[in-house]
Amino acid sequence: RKMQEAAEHNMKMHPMWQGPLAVPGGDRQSPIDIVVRKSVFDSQLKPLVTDYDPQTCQQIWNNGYSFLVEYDDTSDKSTLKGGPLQDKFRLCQFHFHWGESNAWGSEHTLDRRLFPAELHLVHWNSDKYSLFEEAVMEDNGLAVIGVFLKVGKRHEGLQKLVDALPAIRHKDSVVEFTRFDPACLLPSNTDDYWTYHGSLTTPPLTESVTWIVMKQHIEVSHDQLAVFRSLLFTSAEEEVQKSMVNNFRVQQPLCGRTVRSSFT
Ligand SMILES: CC#CCNS(=O)(=O)c1cc(S(N)(=O)=O)ccc1C(=O)O
Ligand SMILES: [Zn+2]
Repeated sequence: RKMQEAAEHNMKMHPMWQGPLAVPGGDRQSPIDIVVRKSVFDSQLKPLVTDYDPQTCQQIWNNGYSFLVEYDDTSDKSTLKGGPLQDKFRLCQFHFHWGESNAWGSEHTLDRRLFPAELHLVHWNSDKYSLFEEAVMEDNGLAVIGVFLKVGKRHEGLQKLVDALPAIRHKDSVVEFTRFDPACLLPSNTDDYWTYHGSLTTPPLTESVTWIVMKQHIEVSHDQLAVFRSLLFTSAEEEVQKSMVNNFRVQQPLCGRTVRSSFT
């Protein structure tokens, strides 16, 4: 009930979350609940091939919904291919979604199970398009890897990112952030995943995403997640400061889509 109230509160409070509950006529919206026993094994699905160059990491900023770590995507230096994908995709940013408590926060769910947070690595199809802005409008334009976070042992690789967050507490703050290898945030097993065709979970909610949701989660410590919650939705000038928490969209109807699995 508390999660529902938190999500409803967000609908009211933040323009972003007041965005359409579902895009009118949208029949492939995200996130969704992944009903594990209804996912269909597809032996044609290949292992993911990520090739990330930490030198392409540029900055970290608070965009008023989440914090984004942005990469130089002007050449094919940090790429994703394989898995369900026919083309090569360029990493442009990664970000997270989380709750005010460890009881909820993820966007996707597994058999309705909520996780405290979810990582999204956003890539665009550089074989077919020359800019992110073009790709984001096309149905094979984007590929987003989703990784569930659980609270447990401290994630050593994440700490460099956590240490940068106090500098971007307020909306629209940005700091230089370099030499961060996003591969350190992937689980050890990236061969097992679910994949389905969906959308961005934030405006413009365009139905251009091939979602690749990892079966294996990563662990972060309670204290690391608490620093996420110290961020603010609001800019420094605003008199009322609002904690950046519960920045997730509620699950959307499957509308007959099939979720495929790369594993049995
Ligand atoms: C035009 C346009 C756009 C959306 N940008 S994004 O794809 O990087 C993105 C994607 C997602 S998600 N949750 O769909 O991966 C969330 C947030 C963002 C963002 O810019 O803030
Ligand atoms: Zn996201």
